Amino acid sequence: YLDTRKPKNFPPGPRWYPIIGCAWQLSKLRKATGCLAKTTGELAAKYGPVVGVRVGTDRIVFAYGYDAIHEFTTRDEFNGRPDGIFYRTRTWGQRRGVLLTDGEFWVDQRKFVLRQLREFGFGKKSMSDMIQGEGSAMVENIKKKIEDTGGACVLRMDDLFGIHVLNTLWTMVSGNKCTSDDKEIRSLQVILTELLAKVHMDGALFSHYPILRHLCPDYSGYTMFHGVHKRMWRFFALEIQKLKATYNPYDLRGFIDVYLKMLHSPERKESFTEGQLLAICVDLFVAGSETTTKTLGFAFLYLILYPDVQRKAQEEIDRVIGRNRLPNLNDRPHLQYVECVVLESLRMFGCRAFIIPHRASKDAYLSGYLIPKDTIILGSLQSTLLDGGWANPEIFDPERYIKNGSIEVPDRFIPFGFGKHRCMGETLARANVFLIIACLLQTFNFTALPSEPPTTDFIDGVTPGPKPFKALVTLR
Ligand code: HEM
Repeated sequence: YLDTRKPKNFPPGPRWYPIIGCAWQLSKLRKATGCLAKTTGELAAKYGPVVGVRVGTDRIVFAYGYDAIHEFTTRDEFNGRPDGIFYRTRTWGQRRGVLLTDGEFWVDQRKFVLRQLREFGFGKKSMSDMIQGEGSAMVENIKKKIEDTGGACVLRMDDLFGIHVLNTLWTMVSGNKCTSDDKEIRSLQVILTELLAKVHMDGALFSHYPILRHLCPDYSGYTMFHGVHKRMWRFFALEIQKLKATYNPYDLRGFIDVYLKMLHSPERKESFTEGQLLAICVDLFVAGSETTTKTLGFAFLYLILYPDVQRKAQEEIDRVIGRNRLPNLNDRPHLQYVECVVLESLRMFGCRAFIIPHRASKDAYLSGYLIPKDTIILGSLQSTLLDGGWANPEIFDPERYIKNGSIEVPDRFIPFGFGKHRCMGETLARANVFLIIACLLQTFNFTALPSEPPTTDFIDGVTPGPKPFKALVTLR
């Protein structure tokens, strides 16, 4: 704690004070800028694309810009994931799951999960049908509300997508839908949203100062973090038990069944355990539901703020599909403009977010600076999705991707990261965002309420989201 000496050739950054490190300067900047993404932008403007800080016990390096992010996400010596109280509290004190593990354990588990998710839907017709089913359920629900209220209804848009996104994820994982009256999963979603707004990609107070979880568990964030995770373990453990009770090796319903089969297989590696299965379920829930839901939240926020974009997307849907059938994933290549709305929505979510923390697994050099073993590395996506060469980056402009009649995505468009830790749910996420936007725009107009115009201000956190906002929804 008292060692304030920077390692020689560590990246430049604010001064390190005893015990707190740079916490004071970072918190001041955060207050001034309002979020962690802009804070890293300010630091990069002052110190360069690789900035080194210390907060309590953690040495953290912020990578800003395509070159630095490309370098750390593609080199094996930076492909570790952080370890410590914060990360282990997620999985009952051990290192489990696929989101925040590394080494051979992670390689085996990642390979298995990706293969099986592909088997249970990714890129298949079943995935299109499943998401279309959710889109259709949303359309019917909203139509009913409009009917009940006599021609128009007001909806909380940031709240609209959660259960439907979760259903698509959970159907692949378990073979079952969460029913809309399943109170526990709904309340888990609510507390997860709260938690992800309270912690940040650089951790929480108790991760920088682990002793605080004993001294002031509430204030340091430990009680809430641990409590939410305990509820998630309980929920998913119960679901796994239910599936175990009806398990049939000749009729595998989803990812959990396949994993259970592997647990009985003679080829089972030591890292495959029931605890690990539980941790994977928690990881997929945490990584998959909030990210997609909030991307959809930003999509509709900007579609309301840019009515011309909304109208153009609707005209394309009318031209290509008409109004007599719902869109499906085969329509994607023909709905070029809607696909670009998806890209812009991913950019608007991503530019406020970070790549999941990496860790140097040994001493190594990044952009010429020494990154000692166990330093945490954070990549700010603001640096590639907002800064770094976009024309009018604050404007929601789907047409920026259309060049000579086809879609061209620049290299710096990396909302799913890249390298070996690249997002495992990209296919599902893109499909969800595309089909839900297409289904809703086919049937409804979304406009701002003059009394409560939405703003592009957002709630910062691990997965940034739009502030609560409403829309007036009418039938087209
Ligand atoms: C719009 C939605 C999504 C966005 C923007 C997104 C973005 C990302 C990013 C930036 C990473 C970090 C890559 C790195 O650390 O280098 C990541 C990792 C990950 N994502 Fe996603 N994600 C989304 C949806 C999903 C979904 C639906 C799932 C689950 C099916 C998922 C599962 C994961 C997992 C398990 C990892 C960790 C991969 C690893 O470390 O090997 N994500 N995602």
